[in-house]
Amino acid sequence: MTGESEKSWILMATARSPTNIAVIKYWGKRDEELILPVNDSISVTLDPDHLSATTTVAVSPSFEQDRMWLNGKEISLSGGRYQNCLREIRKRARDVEDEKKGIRIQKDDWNNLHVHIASYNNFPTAAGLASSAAGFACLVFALAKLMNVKEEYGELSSIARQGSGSACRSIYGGFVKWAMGNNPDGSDSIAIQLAEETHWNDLFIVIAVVSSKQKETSSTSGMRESVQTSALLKYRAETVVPSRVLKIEEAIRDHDFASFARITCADSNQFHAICLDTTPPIFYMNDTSHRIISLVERWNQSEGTLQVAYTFDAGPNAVMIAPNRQAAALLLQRLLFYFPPPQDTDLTSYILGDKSILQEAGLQSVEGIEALAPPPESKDKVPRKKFAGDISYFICTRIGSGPKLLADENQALIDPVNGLPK
Ligand SMILES: Nc1ncnc2c1ncn2[C@@H]1O[C@H](COP(=O)(O)OP(=O)(O)OP(=O)(O)O)[C@@H](O)[C@H]1O
Ligand SMILES: C[C@@](O)(CCOP(=O)(O)OP(=O)(O)O)CC(=O)O
Repeated sequence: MTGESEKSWILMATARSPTNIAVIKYWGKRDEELILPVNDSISVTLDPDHLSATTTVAVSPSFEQDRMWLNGKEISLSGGRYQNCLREIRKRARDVEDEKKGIRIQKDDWNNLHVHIASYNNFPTAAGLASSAAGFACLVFALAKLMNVKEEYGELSSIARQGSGSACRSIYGGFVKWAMGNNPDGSDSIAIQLAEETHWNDLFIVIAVVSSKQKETSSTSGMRESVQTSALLKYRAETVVPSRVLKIEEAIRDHDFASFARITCADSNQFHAICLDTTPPIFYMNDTSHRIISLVERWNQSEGTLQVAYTFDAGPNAVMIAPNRQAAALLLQRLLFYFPPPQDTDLTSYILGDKSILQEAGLQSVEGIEALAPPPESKDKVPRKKFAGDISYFICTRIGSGPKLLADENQALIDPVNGLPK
């Protein structure tokens, strides 16, 4: 190992990785340590501009131990998941040379060098929006770049998987399948890209953030309890998911929105049915989530064809997928009719992400929302009650690309001089 003045150099890499939302859910492990699932799952990667983790990893001979800061606060790296990812990446580290900085690190040096990691999520952490997915994918991707790891993306996905199962799918953009695999060592439990984000460009996504508080039952412990107690989980994994996976892959390939939406809604509902079938039962959705499902179902039924799909992870937030911007605009009109912004909230802090959809929905102001007519399908069926304040905010987004290296050093989260978070 060499550097200009032995102790002073710092080498860094910064990456940004998206989160993803499963349309066929992963719920249940067959191996807790290696994080091997009981069924295949399929997800769409979300636009990193709106939902992503940014992570800087730095190495220096002056660092005395591995350290990490998440959203500005130091967190412990002693947990098995962080340790597994660090160990697997270090094993694959190779020689690194930065001619400009005069730094040369040899393969074996990596075992004696420590890293500093700083990460920031541009959306709520541990609120059912898959922060762990973006976070571990980003950590593995950034470390792989720093340590000049040459492995295929499939192998990187299997390392990210050991941080958090759903993270393996965030290694790719677009439509992604996590093949459960059969090997006891997990070597074939990897993510595969089904199609790039450009394949089905029209899809538009609206996320209703119902609560950004931390949830009571983590995905990890929730799925452990389901594996131990739910007979429905076993039936779903063995009988339902294999045929659903084939059908939704076909729907994605053929841009068949009706089939895609039907399977997505059914799979989300079955996942939450498993949570109810768990002893003691787990409730991730709340009254607001149920109201959103009813709103979408009523609309879909009145039109006779599926207008939008909904899916809920381990939390109350709704992720709705529309076939195009026009349908998304009609969806927003409906959502904002029932869930207007609380008083004194301006529209720009209530609708985040791609706000341009508001124009298409004819909603440029809070007055515009107040003037909205009730959706035609609501007539006489439900009381026209409104639920201002039940949704914290909406995120309007699209399907997005996979992890990227940020070459601009100004985007680094670690100070290049003292090696600490900026
Ligand atoms: N940017 C990040 N980098 C590294 N680790 C992260 C990052 N963000 C979150 N994590 C890890 O993920 C944990 C949160 O995971 P958890 O599964 O509880 O919530 P979630 O991923 O937001 O929700 P869910 O997976 O149920 O949709 C954090 O406590 C932290 O350990
Ligand atoms: C409901 C889900 O979001 C569950 C995600 O679980 P995690 O990947 O967070 O669980 P661990 O592997 O224990 O870290 C469904 C999904 O993303 O497929």
